Amino acid sequence: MEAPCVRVRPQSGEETREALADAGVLDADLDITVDDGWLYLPVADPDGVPERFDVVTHDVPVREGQTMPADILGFEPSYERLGDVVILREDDPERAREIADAIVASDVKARTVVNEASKVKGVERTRDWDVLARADDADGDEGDADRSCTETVHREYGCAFELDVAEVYFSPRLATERHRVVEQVEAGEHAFDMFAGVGPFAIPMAKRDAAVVATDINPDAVGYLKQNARRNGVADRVTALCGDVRELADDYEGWADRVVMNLPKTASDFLDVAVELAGDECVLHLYDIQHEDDPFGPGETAIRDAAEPAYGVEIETEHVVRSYAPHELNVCIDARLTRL
Ligand SMILES: C[S@@+](CC[C@H](N)C(=O)[O-])C[C@H]1O[C@@H](n2cnc3c(N)ncnc32)[C@H](O)[C@@H]1O
Repeated sequence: MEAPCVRVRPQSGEETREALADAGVLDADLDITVDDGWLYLPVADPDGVPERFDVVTHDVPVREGQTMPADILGFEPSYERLGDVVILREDDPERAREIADAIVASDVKARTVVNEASKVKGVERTRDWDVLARADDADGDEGDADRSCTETVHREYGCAFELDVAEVYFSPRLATERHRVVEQVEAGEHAFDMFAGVGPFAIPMAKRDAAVVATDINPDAVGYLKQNARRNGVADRVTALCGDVRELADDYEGWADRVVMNLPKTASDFLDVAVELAGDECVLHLYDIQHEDDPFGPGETAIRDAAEPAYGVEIETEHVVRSYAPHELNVCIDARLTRL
């Protein structure tokens, strides 16, 4: 099952296990696992993990003796974890209810179980959820009574993101893609995240010592973004602004070495803004949804139309992030603009 884990090289395994045991944060219900040259040590309390360790979400086996939802249901249900909120994507409400009950009755640690009740919608890209189970009801924990049952803290590549799944967009499935972009960031560069959400690009970019400006039109997302910048110790390097990026960008004309444009389907409409932000040399990361027959052509043409002839355009990478719908792909184009 997916769980927060400390990720280290095997040679530091024993020393790390002892440090985590001393801190009282190891998850005794899950087994330590090795994958692709890394050791994953599951932790029950990610907030208590000493700062020097990287906390990531990873698939780890359950220790024998634990009851899992599949043991109760007789089939393996599909679910995702966002912090301690468990997400189902079931069309059939009865099946969703059955799975939620099994999750609550199992040894999976879940505060809330929700089922998708709409597609992402509106300019803020949020969705409706049916809340099927909440631990606060069962344990009468008054400390949590004021907190929305859909609010949680999710961990990704050593950063912690507080968010409310009902108020903001966040997809844990994009973790690897975000990490791919973040790894390109160099200390001291100026990075502008146009559609920042709660900060899953902006905050790790700031952790690599970039100066980051992050904008979002959703006030709840910007509230969490500011909080997450503080939580991850990068508030001094993240300027979080709420509003339409088209109106906020004027103050940053010619400022950016890198622009992240993660608003699939409509990001291309903002390429003129990205070019306005670009300095003499600037990398754009343009996310797009296109038909599988020509996934990159329209985005590439749109970038050239917006940037040439003021800039030379070099396409550095084009790749499929994931499939989005039948015959439709979510893609990313990385393009380097050089002022001519
Ligand atoms: C697909 S989400 C991406 C969020 C974040 N980058 C992530 O990976 O989780 C797109 C975000 O763009 C924001 N947005 C939409 N239109 C905007 C605009 N014109 N200016 C600024 N933000 C906008 C939405 O509120 C939403 O949070």
